[in-house]
Amino acid sequence: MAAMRKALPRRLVGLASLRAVSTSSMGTLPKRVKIVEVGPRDGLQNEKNIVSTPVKIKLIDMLSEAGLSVIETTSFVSPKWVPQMGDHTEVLKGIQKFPGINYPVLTPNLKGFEAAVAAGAKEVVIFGAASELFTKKNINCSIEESFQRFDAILKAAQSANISVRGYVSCALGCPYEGKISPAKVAEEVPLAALAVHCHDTYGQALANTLMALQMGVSVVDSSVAGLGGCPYAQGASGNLATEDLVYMLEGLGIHTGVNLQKLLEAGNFICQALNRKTSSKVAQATCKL
Ligand SMILES: CC(C)(COP(=O)([O-])OP(=O)([O-])OC[C@H]1O[C@@H](n2cnc3c(N)ncnc32)[C@H](O)[C@@H]1OP(=O)([O-])[O-])[C@@H](O)C(=O)NCCC(=O)NCCSC(=O)C[C@@](C)(O)CC(=O)[O-]
Repeated sequence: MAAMRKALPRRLVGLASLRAVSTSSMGTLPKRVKIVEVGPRDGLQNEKNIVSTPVKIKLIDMLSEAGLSVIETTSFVSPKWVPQMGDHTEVLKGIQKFPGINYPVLTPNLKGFEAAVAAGAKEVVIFGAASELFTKKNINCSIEESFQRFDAILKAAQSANISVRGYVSCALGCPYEGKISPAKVAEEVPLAALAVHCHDTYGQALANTLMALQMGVSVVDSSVAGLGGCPYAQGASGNLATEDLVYMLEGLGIHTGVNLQKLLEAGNFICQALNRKTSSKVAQATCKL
């Protein structure tokens, strides 16, 4: 799965298949990687118990303190579909807005976009998929209908000077449809505009992320403590843990700007609040020391 920034093409069809990138670029790693922290949204949307608003706000503030430059904060989706994100306005208004940090929020339609902007959002996220079945289960429409919704958001965002990020879920495979043909995922977006977003269902998230970096991607989504999963993606487990990503990148000499110790503290805080074990191997290892 992957994402792209500043998604302004008329139709959301522009995700380059990682498989299609020339192998001649493999082995070259970027000097800097931008991490998009998705735990407060992708992580907490999937928790069985509703997490309290003050806990969400404290988590996001701790992540800001840790030096993450993009923190996906919440979703302006229907609370009937995802009750865990029902406090979106309170969360977005309640967090400390650190200078230089972006706090994007998910918006599935114009209603969500308008509510997000009214709550102070400066960046929104549209989320489509390369799979008809997943699109139907996740946002209750066809891919074609989703383009119409995104068009409306893109036009409104452009006139309000709001940045837009776009997801194309299931770009490399779908939990319902299985394989997705690369031809279905058109290649209209330059590599520099792409990000990679891996869940760790098969324990391959870090390996797949490293491969994407070798192919020229330099923006990576991850989730503190490996929280996550999509309520409408059967069997999807948590995202790649941000702690593990930072540890690997810094070990490779790639700058992230993230303070690992503070990040571990944020992961510890949310795991205690949720009464669950961290999925981050680095957090598990440092706990034993
Ligand atoms: C898109 C809809 C709303 C369509 O849902 P629908 O039921 O077809 O919508 P509707 O237009 O018929 O409206 C139904 C009700 O929802 C309300 N409504 C309508 N829109 C909104 C809104 N924005 N905010 C608040 N309320 C809204 C609307 O007002 C109405 O209220 P009622 O009249 O019944 O009281 C719904 O399917 C939805 O909210 N889906 C979101 C699902 C979701 O959040 N999934 C998780 C995020 S995606 C993900 O995790 C994958 C990702 C991004 O991480 C990448 C990856 O890993 O692949």
